[in-house]
Amino acid sequence: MNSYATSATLPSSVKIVEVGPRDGLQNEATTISAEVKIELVNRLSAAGFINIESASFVSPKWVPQMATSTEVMAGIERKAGVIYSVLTPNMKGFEAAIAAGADEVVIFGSASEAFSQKNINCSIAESIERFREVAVAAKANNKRLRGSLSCSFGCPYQGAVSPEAVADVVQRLRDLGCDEIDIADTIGVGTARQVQTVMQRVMREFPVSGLSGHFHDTYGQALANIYASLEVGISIFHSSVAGLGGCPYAKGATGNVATEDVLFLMQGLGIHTGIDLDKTVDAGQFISQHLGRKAVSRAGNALAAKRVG
Ligand SMILES: CC(C)(COP(=O)([O-])OP(=O)([O-])OC[C@H]1O[C@@H](n2cnc3c(N)ncnc32)[C@H](O)[C@@H]1OP(=O)([O-])[O-])[C@@H](O)C(=O)NCCC(=O)NCCSC(=O)C[C@@](C)(O)CC(=O)[O-]
Repeated sequence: MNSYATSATLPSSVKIVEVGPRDGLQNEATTISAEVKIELVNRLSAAGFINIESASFVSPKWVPQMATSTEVMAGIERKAGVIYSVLTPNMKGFEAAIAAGADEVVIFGSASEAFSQKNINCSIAESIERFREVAVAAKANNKRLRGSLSCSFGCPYQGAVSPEAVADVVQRLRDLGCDEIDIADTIGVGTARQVQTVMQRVMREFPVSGLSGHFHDTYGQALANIYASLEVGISIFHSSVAGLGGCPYAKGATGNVATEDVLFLMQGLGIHTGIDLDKTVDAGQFISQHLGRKAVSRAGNALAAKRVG
């Protein structure tokens, strides 16, 4: 029997985690000033996002664009109720995150051994040991802890990744005490039925309410994958304003799904996000102007064009 859910009840509301200032900008070749990053984060909080991935405390030699993370975190206007998240691969990153006043730290692992080596220079098992210290410190400092799991639907170096491999690392992240776990399609190769299979497998290891879908749009499947995830009960999604993004260690992968497109989808489905689409379009146009190119958001560009008349 076909297990694809065609008439599922969709969640009535979702949380959209805006990852543009971090995942979106980390791969940009042109250096973006801290001031521009700060204004982007402030525009996003003004648009109603309650969780913004704002910076990354990684080695500046590995990801130069994130070298201004301390300045960015110091410069943003903190809006009450907003969770400002940052990436922390190890204790050095964690200490910088605490000093910068991050609300949530993100440990980021991989379901693929090959990608783990390329991205964070260690095996999956070694990464879990590094994260253990960060997890303990996060709890001791009353910080939220999120786990991000790259290559959950395919790897640029080893190809296929099995749902069991994803579930295995989800269990390990759960055991570290993660509050949320992102199931990430780093290179955007997942398709709807596969997404449902993986999500349904990992739900056996972690509460569905804490699982998120982090989809890149390389093959144009991200919105379909979000819909497929909604059908199996996922209610947290990551996206980047203007479709910014790409991973420095996943060549050819394009940006995250565009936030404006996700909001347009949710609006059409009658699913509450609490986010102002017009202000998000403005934020997308703002950062695209600074990058000197058109936003990679169909809905964002259509809505911006409509205003011009
Ligand atoms: C993990 C490391 C640090 C290991 O890097 P390493 O070279 O193995 O580590 P090391 O401990 O030997 O340190 C080497 C140097 O880095 C410094 N260092 C060490 N740690 C830090 C730190 N936290 N902050 C600043 N500096 C640091 C350290 O002090 C030393 O400096 P040196 O003595 O040579 O001058 C490195 O591999 C790294 O930074 N990688 C960056 C990975 C990254 O940011 N990738 C992109 C984000 S993941 C992603 O985008 C996927 C995601 C999350 O969006 C989901 C998806 O879509 O898949």
